[in-house]
Amino acid sequence: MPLQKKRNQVHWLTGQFCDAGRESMYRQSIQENVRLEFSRALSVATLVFGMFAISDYYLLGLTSEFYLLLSMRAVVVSLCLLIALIVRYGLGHSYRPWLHALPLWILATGIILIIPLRPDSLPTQITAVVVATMAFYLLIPNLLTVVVFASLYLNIGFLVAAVLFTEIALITALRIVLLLIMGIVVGFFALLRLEILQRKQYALLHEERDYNHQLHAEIAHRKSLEAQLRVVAERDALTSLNNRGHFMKLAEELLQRSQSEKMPFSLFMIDVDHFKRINDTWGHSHGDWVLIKIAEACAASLRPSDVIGRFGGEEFVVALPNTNPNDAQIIAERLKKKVAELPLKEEMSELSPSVTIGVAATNSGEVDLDSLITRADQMLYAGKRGGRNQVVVCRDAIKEGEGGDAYNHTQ
Ligand SMILES: Nc1nc2c(ncn2[C@@H]2O[C@H](COP(=O)(O)OP(=O)(O)OP(=O)(O)O)[C@@H](O)[C@H]2O)c(=O)[nH]1
Repeated sequence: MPLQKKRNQVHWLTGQFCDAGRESMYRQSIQENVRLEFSRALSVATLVFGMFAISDYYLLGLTSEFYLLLSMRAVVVSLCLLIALIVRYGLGHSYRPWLHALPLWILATGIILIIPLRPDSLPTQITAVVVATMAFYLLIPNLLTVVVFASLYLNIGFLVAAVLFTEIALITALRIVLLLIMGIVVGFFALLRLEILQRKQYALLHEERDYNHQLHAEIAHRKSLEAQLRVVAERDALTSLNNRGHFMKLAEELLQRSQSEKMPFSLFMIDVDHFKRINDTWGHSHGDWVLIKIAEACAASLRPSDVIGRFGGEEFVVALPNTNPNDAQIIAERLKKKVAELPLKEEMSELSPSVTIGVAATNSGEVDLDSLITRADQMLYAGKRGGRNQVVVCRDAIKEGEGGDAYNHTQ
């Protein structure tokens, strides 16, 4: 049997979960209701018991038997109402079965005591015992064991009192026994069925809740997988910058927006100078570290609206929307300076890292991204040929912005 099913199994005779942990969880979940319903049912039953003092008065008048009965009823009513109040307001969060059992035993004792005090009321008392038994079972919820013992005490005690204090024939006694058994059996099975049904409903609710939890966990897991996949698909594994494919997608969108808004747009191609030497001198892991640091420095000196990506090897690319060639040149200079000032590892103290940056820009003309990249690349290689560690801005862009030479070199 699967574990879940075993945990939700209900005992056919007690109406409780076979699993003690499950039963205790269930009891905790209904505790507040049980307290409320129990104290209500007890208060009503007690008041009904007290009201029978009126019938005592009509039958006995103001006799000593009446006063005795009245005192007994008063004691039973006061005790039961007090316990009803304690159950309702004074139990804290703990469940005490004896406190629920006590008033039932007090009420039962009160009913039993009527027989020696008013033996002539036997026929009425038989009905009262059957009604009280049914009320115990039907009005006191979720306390089957407590009710079983209290009802047995009431019925057996009543029978003993009837035999001792009234002169009933054997056959009458037998009829009374059958009637009492009927009351107990009907009440017991009604409450048993109710308890089993309530627990099955509780188990179903929990199964559904567990299933929902699993579903939520599954959704969260899938979402995190999706996010991981997106990172793998969009990010460069070494530098965490956008990879080439994702950069192209983002830059294309930015370029189109700039063109539709008639705003300038600039693009950098950045290449680390003599990077092969770094690898050859300090090894590839140090080379990787330098690449990461350069990527971080570049990303940190850009605006949030700019997009940077790793184009390949030791080459980076930046798209700068709403940026004219003059501003692009200033930004590129700043970036180059940042790289030159990079704090390095102790063993790399002789290294002075530098980058060459090729800049291409368009003011609002219909230029596609590939040709902008080609132009920026040409500027980059012009810079490399010109001695590296410099910014080279495409002449056309300068012309659009402010006019100038074929290339605008800065070192
Ligand atoms: N450590 C490391 N090295 C890389 C990575 N990608 C490319 N490289 C190396 O970068 C070097 C690039 O060398 P070159 O293309 O000759 O360029 P360079 O040495 O930087 O010289 P210039 O660009 O002309 O200044 C090659 O040795 C590549 O192996 C990487 O992810 N990590």
